[in-house]
Amino acid sequence: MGVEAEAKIGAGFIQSEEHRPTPKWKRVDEDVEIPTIDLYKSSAEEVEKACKDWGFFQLINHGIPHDLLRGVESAAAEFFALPVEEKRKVSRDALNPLGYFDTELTKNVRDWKEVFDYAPRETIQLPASLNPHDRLTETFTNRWPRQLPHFREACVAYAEAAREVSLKLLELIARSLGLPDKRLNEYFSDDMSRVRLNCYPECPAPELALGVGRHKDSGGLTLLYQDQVGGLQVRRKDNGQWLPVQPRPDAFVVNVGAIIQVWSNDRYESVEHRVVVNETRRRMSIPFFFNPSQDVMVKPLQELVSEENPPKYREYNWGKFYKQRADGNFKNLGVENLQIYHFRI
Ligand SMILES: O=C(O)CCC(=O)C(=O)O
Ligand SMILES: [Fe+2]
Repeated sequence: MGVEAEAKIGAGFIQSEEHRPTPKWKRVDEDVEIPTIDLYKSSAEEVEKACKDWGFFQLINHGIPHDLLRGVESAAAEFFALPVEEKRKVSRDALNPLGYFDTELTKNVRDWKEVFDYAPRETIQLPASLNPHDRLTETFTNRWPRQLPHFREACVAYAEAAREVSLKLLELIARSLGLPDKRLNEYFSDDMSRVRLNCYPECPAPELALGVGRHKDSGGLTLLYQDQVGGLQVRRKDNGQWLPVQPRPDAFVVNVGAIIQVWSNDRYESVEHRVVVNETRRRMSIPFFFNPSQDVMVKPLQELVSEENPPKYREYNWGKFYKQRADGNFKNLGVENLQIYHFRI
């Protein structure tokens, strides 16, 4: 890589050639879109098809008021507009994973973004260690910027609403797998969900960097609210191409996380996605990561395995998995992050 590009954005952000958003990945399929699901009108069959074919869909008619969504969006915009020294007062650190952060790594390359993470209900519990026999947990508390009086309220309202929608959606997904509606709810009784405010600043070299490098979400479900700028790209299951997701006002982009992949024994897959950035407009997105309770042992559901379709994964503990991932995103450990395929039988 030339000295010039490095000078523009810094070496740590530069993607290896094969992962750059080069014209090789340019959109050719103008009329293809990820499917749309109506939370109250779509059938279990439509949900099944969307999850199987894409792992991604736009969720409409979710019932969250427009003003609530606008509220969290403007709160996020105010936060990211603060001077960096103010934002750093609520920085996440090696001990507490909640708060502001602008040095995240995906596959050990820096993402062109700033984030603010918070827990929907003020605290999050994580295992104290990675030792499988250690049952001790640690509790982490949100950090809120003092100078924005409405920020916290807007964030909490968004989290509550997104959580309600996620629970409803979980029922639809259970039904689409042929399970009783409430079959999966028990795993979320003390859910360790998390919300992330993402800000992708304008980038002077958008052909070399990514807002978020290619990855799969490791939790249960992700519900993402985004502004109208665009940048999210989804890996198509049919031809491996990157498909840009067209922003739709007030819709959520939903994707199936790795836990649903394991529960369903690969009937549904957690699909790869990434975020491209641009030179002229900063983008914001607000994913709600709907994650089970930290003590949940994840394995293919008994009802979905059989002699002909034996379990494809060994059981793992969700809290420990999450903790190990969080440690890897924080510092460059020089190795690949923990992934569900490490538990493949
Ligand atoms: O900003 C986006 O559109 C996607 C963000 C994302 O994939 C993530 O934070 O896991
Ligand atoms: Fe993601």
